[in-house]
Amino acid sequence: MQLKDLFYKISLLATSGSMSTDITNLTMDSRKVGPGSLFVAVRGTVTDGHNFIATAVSQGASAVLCEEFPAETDPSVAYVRVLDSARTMGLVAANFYGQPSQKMKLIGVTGTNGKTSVATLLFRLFRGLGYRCGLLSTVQNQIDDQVIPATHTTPDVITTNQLLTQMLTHGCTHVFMEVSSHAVVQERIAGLTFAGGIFTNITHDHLDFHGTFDNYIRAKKGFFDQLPASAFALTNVDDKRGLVMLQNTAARKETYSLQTLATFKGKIIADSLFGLNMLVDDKEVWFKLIGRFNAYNLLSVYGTAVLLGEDPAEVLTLLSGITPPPGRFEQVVSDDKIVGIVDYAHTPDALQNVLETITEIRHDDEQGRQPQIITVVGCGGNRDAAKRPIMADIACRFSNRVILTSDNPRNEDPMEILEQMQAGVSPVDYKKTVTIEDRRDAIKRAVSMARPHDIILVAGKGHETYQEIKGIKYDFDDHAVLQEAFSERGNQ
Ligand SMILES: CC(=O)N[C@H]1[C@@H](OP(=O)(O)OP(=O)(O)OC[C@H]2O[C@@H](n3ccc(=O)[nH]c3=O)[C@H](O)[C@@H]2O)O[C@H](CO)[C@@H](O)[C@@H]1O[C@H](C)C(=O)N[C@@H](C)C(=O)N[C@H](CCC(=O)O)C(=O)O
Ligand SMILES: Nc1ncnc2c1ncn2[C@@H]1O[C@H](COP(=O)(O)OP(=O)(O)OP(=O)(O)O)[C@@H](O)[C@H]1O
Ligand SMILES: N[C@H](CCC[C@H](N)C(=O)O)C(=O)O
Ligand SMILES: [Mg+2]
Repeated sequence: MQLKDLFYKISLLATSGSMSTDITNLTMDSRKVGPGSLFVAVRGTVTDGHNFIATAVSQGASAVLCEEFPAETDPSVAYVRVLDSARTMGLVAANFYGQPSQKMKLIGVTGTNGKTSVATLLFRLFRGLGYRCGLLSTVQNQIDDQVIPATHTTPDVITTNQLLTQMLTHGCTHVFMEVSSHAVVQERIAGLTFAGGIFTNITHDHLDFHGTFDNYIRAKKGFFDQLPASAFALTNVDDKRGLVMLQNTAARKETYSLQTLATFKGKIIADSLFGLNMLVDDKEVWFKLIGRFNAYNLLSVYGTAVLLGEDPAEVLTLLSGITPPPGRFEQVVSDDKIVGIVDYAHTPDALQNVLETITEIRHDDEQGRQPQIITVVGCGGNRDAAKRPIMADIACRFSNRVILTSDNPRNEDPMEILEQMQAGVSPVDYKKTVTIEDRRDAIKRAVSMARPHDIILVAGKGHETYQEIKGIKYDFDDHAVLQEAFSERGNQ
């Protein structure tokens, strides 16, 4: 494709060299440049892509998109200067790939918690309704049954356009994607045309990246500000910021709620270890998912399907049979009836929700003994440190025993992270906590502490199959380790 066609309807500040140059691929990484490449120089959090323009040119780049021309330009290379190269890259990528997002129904899900759950439930529901579907999520990307590993919650905009093109070729009519706040700020959704946007909730997370809670809210809202008038914006009005999200959107405003008047209204009748019994728009339904937070997820999925023109009764029938996504409130039960729950709760709000749910659904055993709640939890390294003491405190407040352990220490010292968590434990709770750096040992200790009917929550890693320590990802799977510990217990 010629360079000028890539910039169709995009405003430019200046150009140098031929706009008829043929472009065969796009990249923002100088290490992936070759002849025919348009190299996009993006300012990052660690370095500035503009520092790599010369390297890209020496590797054969045919053109460069940047915010500042380099002091020396190569006459055989075309240069294009714009105000914001990250944003422009999104628009260029959409042109390069032929606007795949406009040829399908692309639905974005944003919020602190619930994005993977909602996107995955929508993907499964719409496949059940008979459509070919795509999924872009933290756990994995999917084109119907074909699984493509995911590196981010929201991929970079070039990868997204590539994946959407593959989905289109496969015949996908509906694609569900997570929209992280990082992605909005870094323009990873620029140029995508959404048919709908969903807001789940907003609570404490990622303040390391956004600086303040207001900036974090603004980042999430940025997604709705970008929606076209043809789209719908579906928000959770029970969240304090639910309506804020829709303040400046051009999209059609729709709401869901468990507490107040809304386009889609739900009510929990019963919540147990076996599932949720709810009224959805006055129809009674049983779901296999557990917990109040899943009542919200189900309601947003139901609302989205109805807004996309599906039959409400058929949607509810299919949703009632759907099982949880991997690592979201997944249960493993030992032979002697200890209940293990593996859950991806890695934020204070998620941890509290999951523990509240466990507290609500636990029942005294046959001898009238109240089961203990034993929580194993850690906090990620090179991530928001402010949540560490808060999460330890929440774990203590809702559990009988707490084991503080590691969760992807990355490049930080695991013991320092644990000390920051310990700082949140109030003196009355000291006695119920132990700190065990090694996650496998921590899970095994929890199992050795448990008695039949006790509930062990292993929080934070969910579907993850690794423990990342100093740049190396070691095999680690909470579900498998829990199962291993249960069978060792059975053999004793
Ligand atoms: C903090 C963050 O979001 N970083 C993302 C960002 O990287 P960066 O800003 O550090 O980039 P940089 O290293 O400064 O480089 C700037 C530019 O120079 C280029 N470069 C760099 C070196 C070189 O030799 N040549 C070269 O061209 C880079 O390709 C880049 O374009 O842009 C990269 C390219 O898109 C991302 O891969 C990277 O994600 C990192 C790996 C990451 O861990 N991101 C996490 C925090 C993240 O995005 N998480 C959210 C989910 C959060 C949630 O809701 O839970 C997600 O959507 O996944
Ligand atoms: N609607 C919800 N409200 C609050 N907590 C939720 C909700 N849905 C799920 N959770 C909790 O949050 C955890 C993470 O859920 P999920 O993976 O769906 O969120 P996410 O927004 O995709 O997270 P990430 O930012 O890592 O992509 C779950 O394991 C569960 O504990
Ligand atoms: N999307 C989140 C996932 C955190 C999962 C947790 N296990 C951790 O490693 O901190 C992040 O990258 O911040
Ligand atoms: Mg996710």
